[in-house]
Amino acid sequence: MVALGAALKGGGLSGGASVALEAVTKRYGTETVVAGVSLAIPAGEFFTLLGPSGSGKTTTLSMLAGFVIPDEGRVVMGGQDMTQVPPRGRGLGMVFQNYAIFPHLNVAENVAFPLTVKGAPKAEIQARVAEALAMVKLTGFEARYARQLSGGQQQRVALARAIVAHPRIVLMDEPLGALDKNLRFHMQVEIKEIQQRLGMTAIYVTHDQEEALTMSDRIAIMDGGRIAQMGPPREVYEKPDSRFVAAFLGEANLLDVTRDGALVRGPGGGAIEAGAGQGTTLFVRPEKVTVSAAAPSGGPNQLPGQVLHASFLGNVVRYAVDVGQGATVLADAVNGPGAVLHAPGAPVTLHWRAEDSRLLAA
Ligand SMILES: Nc1ncnc2c1ncn2[C@@H]1O[C@H](COP(=O)(O)OP(=O)(O)OP(=O)(O)O)[C@@H](O)[C@H]1O
Repeated sequence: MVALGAALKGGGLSGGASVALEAVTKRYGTETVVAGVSLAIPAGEFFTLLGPSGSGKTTTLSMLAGFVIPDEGRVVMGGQDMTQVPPRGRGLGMVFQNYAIFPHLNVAENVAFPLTVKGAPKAEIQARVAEALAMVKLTGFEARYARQLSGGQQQRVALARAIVAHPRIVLMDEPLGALDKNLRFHMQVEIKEIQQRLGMTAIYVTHDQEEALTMSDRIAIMDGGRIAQMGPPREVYEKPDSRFVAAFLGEANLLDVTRDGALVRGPGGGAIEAGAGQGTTLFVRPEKVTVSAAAPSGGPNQLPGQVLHASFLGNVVRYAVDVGQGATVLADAVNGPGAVLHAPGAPVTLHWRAEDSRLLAA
């Protein structure tokens, strides 16, 4: 029996490596599916590519993996040009949906696979497999086969296989796609914990905005093969630069406003003071809008309206308020102590702070 410390010597907890894409483009026929994408991910960051179906997330990740070679641009890892290096030479951990665990190998053999193909010593393989299975909480499942595991357990085996060799970079494409909500949440926490413990750089693909917001240090929102916006979760959620990003990340009120010199006016003609930006679309999140039964006091950012619907969501009541001129504003009120319910038809006044809103151009 070799001590774990000795067996892991050399690999150890290796930390992450930086990753960069430099003006990377990929075309299929006449279609450009990734259009001049550049990004720089520091070592140890949890970075997420988020976007609708067909926006180019998987193609971007595949170029990082080496499954797809870009037509233009460079892929750089740990400062080295990897653009032409085949997947195996990149030393990455990967969890791809179509890269399922092998049915003819048991759990231990599946997890051992990346080390076996490298010809690692048996003692090291045993120690590392035990360690990886402990991390995904599957100790005791070594002899089982895929058919004897739940979907969540299979995905944890795939995760253990991705981290067993302590890669500096791990790529994950919708790794929790097949799971139900509870298990998904549990696995999100687990993946993040393992990533932090090993210090790996993680690049994660999802189309689930909540998942991206909870797990990531930074998010790149993709649209039509380009990065629409990139930044920490809170920044992209609260300070979207475009209608697309505002609407893609959760609920957003996007109101047409008019500009009259320095003065901006909302649907009812009321004065608007927006936090930042230029343009004629006012952005404000429903949870930043308060609903009151009092009449407008004449200050800015107040819109009189009439409740259309009040949807009881348990912890929150979501109001849809008709503010005239065909415009509806959503407002989320926390169902806290003494919360008052405004019934459909009730006249209300909506209000928000200037710093919680933005003017968007497109
Ligand atoms: N091998 C291929 N040949 C031709 N077109 C492709 C190929 N792979 C991807 N595409 C096209 O490239 C575009 C981007 O696909 P990609 O899989 O990168 O998107 P995605 O954002 O990951 O979408 P999803 O969330 O649905 O997986 C799509 O229009 C897709 O049809």
